Amino acid sequence: MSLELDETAFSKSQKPHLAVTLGDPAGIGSEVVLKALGDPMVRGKCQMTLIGDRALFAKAYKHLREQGIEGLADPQNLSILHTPLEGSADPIEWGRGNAASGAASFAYLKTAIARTLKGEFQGIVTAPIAKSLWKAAGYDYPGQTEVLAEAAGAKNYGMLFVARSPHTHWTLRTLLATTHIPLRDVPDALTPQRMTNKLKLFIHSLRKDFGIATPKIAIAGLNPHSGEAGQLGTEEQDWLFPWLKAERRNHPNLELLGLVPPDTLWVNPAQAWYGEDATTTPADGYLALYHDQGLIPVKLMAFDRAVNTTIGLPFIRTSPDHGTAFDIAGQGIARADSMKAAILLAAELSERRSRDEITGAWQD
Ligand SMILES: NC(=O)C1=CN([C@@H]2O[C@H](COP(=O)(O)OP(=O)(O)OC[C@H]3O[C@@H](n4cnc5c(N)ncnc54)[C@H](O)[C@@H]3O)[C@@H](O)[C@H]2O)C=CC1
Ligand SMILES: NCC(=O)COP(=O)(O)O
Repeated sequence: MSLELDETAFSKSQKPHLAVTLGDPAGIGSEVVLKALGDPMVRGKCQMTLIGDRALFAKAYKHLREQGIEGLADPQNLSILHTPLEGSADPIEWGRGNAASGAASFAYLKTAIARTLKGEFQGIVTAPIAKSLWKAAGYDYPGQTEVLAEAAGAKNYGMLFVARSPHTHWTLRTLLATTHIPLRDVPDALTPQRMTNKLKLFIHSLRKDFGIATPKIAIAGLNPHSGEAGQLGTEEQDWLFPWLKAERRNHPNLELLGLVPPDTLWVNPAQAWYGEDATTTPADGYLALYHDQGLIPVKLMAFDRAVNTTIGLPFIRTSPDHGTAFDIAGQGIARADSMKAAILLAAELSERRSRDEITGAWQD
């Protein structure tokens, strides 16, 4: 059921202002940003300020135009918050990320966050960075999500992937209970407290960001067949099933499915995605227990259009689902659909949040 919005309280002419970061300058960030902003429909939804080195955007534009790529936004006509590359002895070349490109991508993100916290932007759309190059530059974070959460003082935050099916317009929403940690550390990182925090965050986001008052959420098991009564792993029997039972008592009006065996969890959403007959209605949200459990199905169905959203922040943050793609950087063949979807989702979520703040419907 969708929440009612007071349309009169929010002027449709108030377009959200978003910061769009360049990401790692050796990657495909500049290409997907210039391609996305070349789409008048995307430009029409929000105001945007690019955060990066002006010369790098200009270089990317010239290089792509020389290859005959049409439909790019011309950086001369864009608002750019020039964030120069400082003290870089190494020149930055497409496809050859290094410590300098890592440091630059970190600086773009920090600038975007500082300006957003001051109220200049309602949200941030980030082009991809390379985590290993942040480390090479001396910044030890698992990803952009953690930097955003730390700077914003967010304690309960999460990595949510959102993708709308081009076949049926159904929306797949997948929250990861754990993210960038080694697979061997996953069982220890999963605790009842972490699961409760993620579930609470998911319910809040489904209600407030997506207008679903009584969401149905499906939760994956950890082991094959969700443990097969303890024969294939004991976490389900030991604490995951008791945890879920307690959560059902805490949320008696919500449908919490699970623990669904991880191999079959994705059959129903795939049917909804491709418009095939299904025996049950799909869930509004899927809670996956670790990175690849959630992202392999998301990327199989929606690599060209899924959006990575950080929920639990005081502002909106979205990003395309792909990485820096150093292997194709500078070749003009990067698809910008996921970046477009990230900008459109950020605009949609920002508008909803502004409207709800005015009407008092948004509460953290
Ligand atoms: N949001 C972010 O900042 C993310 C950053 N990464 C970072 O990206 C780096 C590379 O990671 P990979 O695992 O190789 O993933 P990747 O997404 O960069 O590349 C995987 C494959 O998909 C292709 N690809 C990616 N984006 C594409 C696009 N827009 N159009 C056409 N083809 C595309 C690449 O050419 C490559 O073959 C890593 O350092 C990782 O940390 C990865 C995922 C997200
Ligand atoms: N696999 C998703 C990903 O790498 C996104 O990381 P982040 O930089 O958005 O934290």
